[in-house]
Amino acid sequence: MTAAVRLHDLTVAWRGHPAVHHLSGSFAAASATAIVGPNGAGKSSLMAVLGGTLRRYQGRVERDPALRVAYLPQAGEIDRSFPVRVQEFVAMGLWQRIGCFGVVDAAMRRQVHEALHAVGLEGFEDRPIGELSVGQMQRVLFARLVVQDAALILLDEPFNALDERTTTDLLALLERWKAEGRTLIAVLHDLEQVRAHFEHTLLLAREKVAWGPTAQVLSDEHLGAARRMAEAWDAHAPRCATEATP
Ligand SMILES: Nc1ncnc2c1ncn2[C@@H]1O[C@H](COP(=O)(O)OP(=O)(O)OP(=O)(O)O)[C@@H](O)[C@H]1O
Repeated sequence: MTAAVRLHDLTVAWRGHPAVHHLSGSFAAASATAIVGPNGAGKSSLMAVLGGTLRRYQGRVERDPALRVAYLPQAGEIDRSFPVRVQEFVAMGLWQRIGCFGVVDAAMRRQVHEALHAVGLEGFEDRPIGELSVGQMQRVLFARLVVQDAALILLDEPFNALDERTTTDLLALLERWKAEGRTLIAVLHDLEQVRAHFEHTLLLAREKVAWGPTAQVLSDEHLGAARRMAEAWDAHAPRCATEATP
């Protein structure tokens, strides 16, 4: 297996308490991995490390520095209050090509238009993002991922609070990315979605419970172990030398 990202003894700690503890393993290239686990299991902390927004950790994250990465954090972390229209927001995914003069040429505008078409939002180009529904905004965020054209795509709870139609449409896009050979890593809570769309799963409960083929990882035994670890950890979590700062 070729690895897109390898973790070597990764520990992320907040106020001395580990959120991710001594995690080692590999995310296979050109494959889809789901990260699942109870609330507070460290899933978002791990994603922030993979996405490069959380840089204080112990251990090593190994990946090709040239690998283009796109990271979609949880919806709650995205500020929608600034006055920007949908097409400008999606064009931000092109920032590496736009450069410091901020020039969006005709080819880029076409790319933005095609991305909005791919997520079912044609005609929304001039709408301010602050006026969109939660589902429309998530489609816009996926359109921005489309134009980013990344080899590694990180999604933190991408289908949270979305209706079935929106989820189905965005899952179709995810399938397209898989067919294009991109590496996907997504935090999910819906185990049926995981079984249907992700061949690999990392089950996390601060520590790794299991990591491998989805059908093997999502056994009753492993899910029970993750629940028990989650119930036990707060009172007994050992202090850890590393402190995370975003
Ligand atoms: N910015 C922060 N400051 C302090 N502690 C944090 C911060 N972010 C996360 N934590 C702590 O780290 C632990 C793991 O949180 P994290 O958000 O990574 O878990 P999660 O598995 O994504 O949870 P959920 O499913 O609820 O989103 C929790 O105990 C949380 O309180």
